[in-house]
Amino acid sequence: MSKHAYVTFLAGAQGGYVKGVVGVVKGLRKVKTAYPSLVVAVLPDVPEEDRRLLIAQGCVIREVQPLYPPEGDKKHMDFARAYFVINYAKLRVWEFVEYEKMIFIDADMQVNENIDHLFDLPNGYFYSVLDCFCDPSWGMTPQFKIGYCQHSPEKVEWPTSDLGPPPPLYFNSGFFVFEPNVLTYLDMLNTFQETPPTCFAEQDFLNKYLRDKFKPLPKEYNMVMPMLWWHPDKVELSKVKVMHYCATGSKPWRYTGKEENMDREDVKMLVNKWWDMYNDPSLDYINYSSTQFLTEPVVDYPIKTFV
Ligand SMILES: O=c1ccn([C@@H]2O[C@H](COP(=O)(O)OP(=O)(O)O)[C@@H](O)[C@H]2O)c(=O)[nH]1
Ligand SMILES: OC[C@H]1O[C@H](O[C@@H]2[C@@H](O)[C@H](O)[C@@H](O)[C@H](O)[C@@H]2O)[C@H](O)[C@@H](O)[C@H]1O
Ligand SMILES: [Mn+2]
Repeated sequence: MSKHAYVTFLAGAQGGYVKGVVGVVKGLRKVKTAYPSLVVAVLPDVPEEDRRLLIAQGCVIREVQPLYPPEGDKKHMDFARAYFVINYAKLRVWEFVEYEKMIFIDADMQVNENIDHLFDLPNGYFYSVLDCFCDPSWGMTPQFKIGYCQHSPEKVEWPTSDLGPPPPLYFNSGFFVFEPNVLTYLDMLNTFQETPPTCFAEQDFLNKYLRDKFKPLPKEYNMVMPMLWWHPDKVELSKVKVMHYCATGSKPWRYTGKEENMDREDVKMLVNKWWDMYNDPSLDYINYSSTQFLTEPVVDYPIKTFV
């Protein structure tokens, strides 16, 4: 078994994110990754038919348990988006210690280029891409209120006299390179149990917990969609290696075009691009595996374990 793998996270059925996972695994095949067996950390509420679909698409299913924050101060339960609370379960990926290094990727991302070289980065660090503070989901933060973003720090200078030192670099936790490790995992969970929830859930937690280990990756490895309109001067779509459909209304499988910015031509193009890959039968596991002359037998999925 390979010591490297890509991993994503899947919860529930309502959001349609299983389609996102299929999009990710097909994207990985399209760019001819050496690690096409996408590990999917699924919560117990993911229905069996979705698990079967993912296995048929060449994914490896790993069930994980939900992770809830200590109740803490009730007012902190105001997440930037209500469903963010389930994202704390992402921390469970640190328990996948049969892999030495993994690349975590949200289900709402599309891989455009082979990024396997990230597995060769030096060990001992955590690699991720800087987030953008301009989206209204940041509305409750001082950064948003004064219009400060780490992608264009020259535009609005941080008022040190009023707010103290500028905030430390902050990554988006939709994409990261990490090393699963039992000791880190246990320590992380202990710290987590003592940490009141905050608006960006596991992303805030990881930013704090991994501050000393964090090394920024170029933004092309996780192009958060709101960058297109908040920092147009910084975006070159042809160079984007991994696109993150995180703007409100932009998840391709439930796109309606109605929300703010969703009628933009670049957004429509990106949504179509995602659908082209999703609908491409040559990227289905069954076709791909036959072209790769895989000799391993296809083992039937043990349904019983999930009933
Ligand atoms: O109902 C849900 C919500 C989230 N997710 C997973 O959690 C990730 C983080 O949520 P999302 O991408 O919607 O957050 P955003 O990046 O839009 O803030 C998703 O990509 C999925 O992998 C899921 O499977 N089901
Ligand atoms: O649970 C916290 C979540 O936080 C992140 O949310 C994003 C997103 O909501 C954008 O719309 C904002 O513009 C962006 O700045 C913000 O960070 C991750 O993408 C997601 O994977 C998850 O970790
Ligand atoms: Mn996402």
